[in-house]
Amino acid sequence: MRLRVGLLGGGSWGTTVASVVSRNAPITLWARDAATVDGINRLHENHKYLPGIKLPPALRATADMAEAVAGADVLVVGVPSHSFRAVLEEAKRHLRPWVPVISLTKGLELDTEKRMTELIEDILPGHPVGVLTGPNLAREIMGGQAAASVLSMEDEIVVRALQPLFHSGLFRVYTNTDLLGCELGGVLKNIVAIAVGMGDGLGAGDNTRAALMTRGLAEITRLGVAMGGRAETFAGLAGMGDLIATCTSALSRNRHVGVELGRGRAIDDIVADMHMVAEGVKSAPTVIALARHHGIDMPIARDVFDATQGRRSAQEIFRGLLRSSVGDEAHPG
Ligand SMILES: NC(=O)C1=CN([C@@H]2O[C@H](COP(=O)(O)OP(=O)(O)OC[C@H]3O[C@@H](n4cnc5c(N)ncnc54)[C@H](O)[C@@H]3O)[C@@H](O)[C@H]2O)C=CC1
Ligand SMILES: O=C(CO)COP(=O)(O)O
Repeated sequence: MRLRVGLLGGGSWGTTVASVVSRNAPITLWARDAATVDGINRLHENHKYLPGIKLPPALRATADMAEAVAGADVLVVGVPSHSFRAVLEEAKRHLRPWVPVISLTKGLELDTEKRMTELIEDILPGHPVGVLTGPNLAREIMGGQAAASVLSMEDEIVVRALQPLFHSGLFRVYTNTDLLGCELGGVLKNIVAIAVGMGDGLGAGDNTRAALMTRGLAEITRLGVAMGGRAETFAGLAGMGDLIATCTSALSRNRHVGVELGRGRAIDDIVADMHMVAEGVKSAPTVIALARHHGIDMPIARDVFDATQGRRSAQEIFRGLLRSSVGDEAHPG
């Protein structure tokens, strides 16, 4: 029996994952914007989020959530973190029992500090939960360039059963049962990408970028392990892999925010000029709160928090970095 997939979210990543899945299974993509739905169905293009890219003709979109959800054997959710709860609450009215729910979203809920799979568990108890995450810039994947990703669920049998829905020759999907680690890797690398962008915007060198990425990964791993993730996950695709892609790609929205901060622009202006989401801006306060609860020192995240709150300029932060004390690489503090 072929599994039917419903995917919620017609942005760049939701549309990309729907295109990938459409090669393997019947899929219905829900987008709230009627013009986006019409463009996908009639012209096979998502003009707003992936302009100039042809989508597979098999990909069907709808503006009616019931149509995407009621017949789904697997539900995939790719709306930004600030909309995730509301969209799930609506999906709940149509979803059949026990359908697995996979998150594509690399953010945290601001008020509750929860991961997206924790929201799924709250709102849809009993449904198996998972994430698809890794170094996956949407435009490159739509351009047919090879990429690897991770499908993570705690149940090894379920994750293996769902892997073929997402895997293809050019989109290589590994499995991992460290759900918390994989999910946090995707959230936390956004913060480091903002820091790296700030350095790039200020004209810092390649050595500086390498130092920030390496120390950033150390921070990510410290918090992730304290929260219950496995250290090796943060050295894999969902950790280091995604960190490298996001910190070095001109396509990254989080890095873009950092670059503009480095050039001296105000955070509100940068965000107002973007029509896409940069999750790291929203998650920075939550990451700082999580670090505090777990007693983890995260100096890079603190700097990004200050910059994204408009408390200190990128220039002040970089001057401060050079003055801060350094200790044992493996045992900070
Ligand atoms: N674009 C990329 O390359 C990748 C993005 N991601 C993650 O995927 C998530 C979504 O990102 P993108 O698709 O890139 O964002 P985007 O900014 O391209 O699109 C966001 C989409 O969500 C929709 N949306 C927002 N609020 C909504 C609501 N209340 N109801 C219905 N739809 C709503 C918007 O209309 C838009 O279609 C983010 O958490 C991001 O970190 C993950 C991997 C790659
Ligand atoms: O998560 C991503 C790549 O894996 C996309 O990064 P941005 O959200 O910074 O564009």
